[in-house]
Amino acid sequence: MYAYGGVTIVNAVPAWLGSAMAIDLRVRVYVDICRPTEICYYQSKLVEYIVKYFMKKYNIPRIKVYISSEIPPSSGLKSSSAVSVALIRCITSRFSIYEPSIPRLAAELSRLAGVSFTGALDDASASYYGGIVFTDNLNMNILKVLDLPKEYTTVLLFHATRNPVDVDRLRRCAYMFRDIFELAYQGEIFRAMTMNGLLIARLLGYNEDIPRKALEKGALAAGVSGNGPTIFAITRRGDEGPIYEYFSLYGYTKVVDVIGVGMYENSY
Ligand SMILES: Nc1ncnc2c1ncn2[C@@H]1O[C@H](COP(=O)(O)OP(=O)(O)O)[C@@H](O)[C@H]1O
Ligand SMILES: O=C(O)C1=C[C@@H](OP(=O)(O)O)[C@@H](O)[C@H](O)C1
Repeated sequence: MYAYGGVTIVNAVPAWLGSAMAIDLRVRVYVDICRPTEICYYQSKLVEYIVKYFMKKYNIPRIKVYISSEIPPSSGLKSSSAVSVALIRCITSRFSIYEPSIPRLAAELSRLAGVSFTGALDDASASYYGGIVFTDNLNMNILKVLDLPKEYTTVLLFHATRNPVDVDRLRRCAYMFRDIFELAYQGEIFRAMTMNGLLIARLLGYNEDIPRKALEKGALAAGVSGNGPTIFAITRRGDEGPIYEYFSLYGYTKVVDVIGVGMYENSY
């Protein structure tokens, strides 16, 4: 089963209101039943937590999990949400378990496993539905899912390791992130994305000059995704050249398509 990574429109850590956009970085998960004598290990505590949840609640047998991921972990590109969503989809389909909301369950288990601050329902929903999503992570509510025009693409700069996340510092600025969320919700996606991305860069200590310069070079939006460190820019498809060249001065750079609503459902 596939799930997708994403970039951030509004980081949910400060105000619990989040928005994310799915991109074509894939996590593929496959599960199989462990033979009685076989030792099955789990790739991370997130994976172990999810498997044990299903063993306890639905009495499924011990399973081994195969993961192939294009999303670097702890990069701000939603690796944990994509792993959770793909794994839950895989287990529920393999063992015919009815789960009313895979993104909500993914978010709850990610929070309980200690890999996210709010559960990151925004990221899990983008990973599951594709497109652009808006969520209230405090009340575990998916507010809106929008399709997005295929004319846009993302340019990603993988350039650093993650700085410590000062949650208190972010939460003291909740009022600004609420305004940015409102802006995005009204449809000003790229402006909100940039305001969020530059503010997060400032608050978490990442380079602000790189996304600013990308904007000068014609990016429609730019900033830090999630809690960093990945810097991203949005351009029209075909216009990514100057940003790609500029980002390449600082590290490994990749152009990745955006994912529309429904594309997830068609892919296996
Ligand atoms: N390929 C993978 N296999 C297993 N677990 C993974 C994988 N990628 C990510 N994870 C889990 O997700 C965690 C990273 O989550 P997080 O810090 O939220 O990063 P991101 O910003 O990419 O979502 C890892 O510590 C691990 O528990
Ligand atoms: O831990 C969390 O609750 C969140 C982490 C951030 O994403 P990353 O995990 O990609 O940094 C953020 O963008 C998201 O809205 C909520």
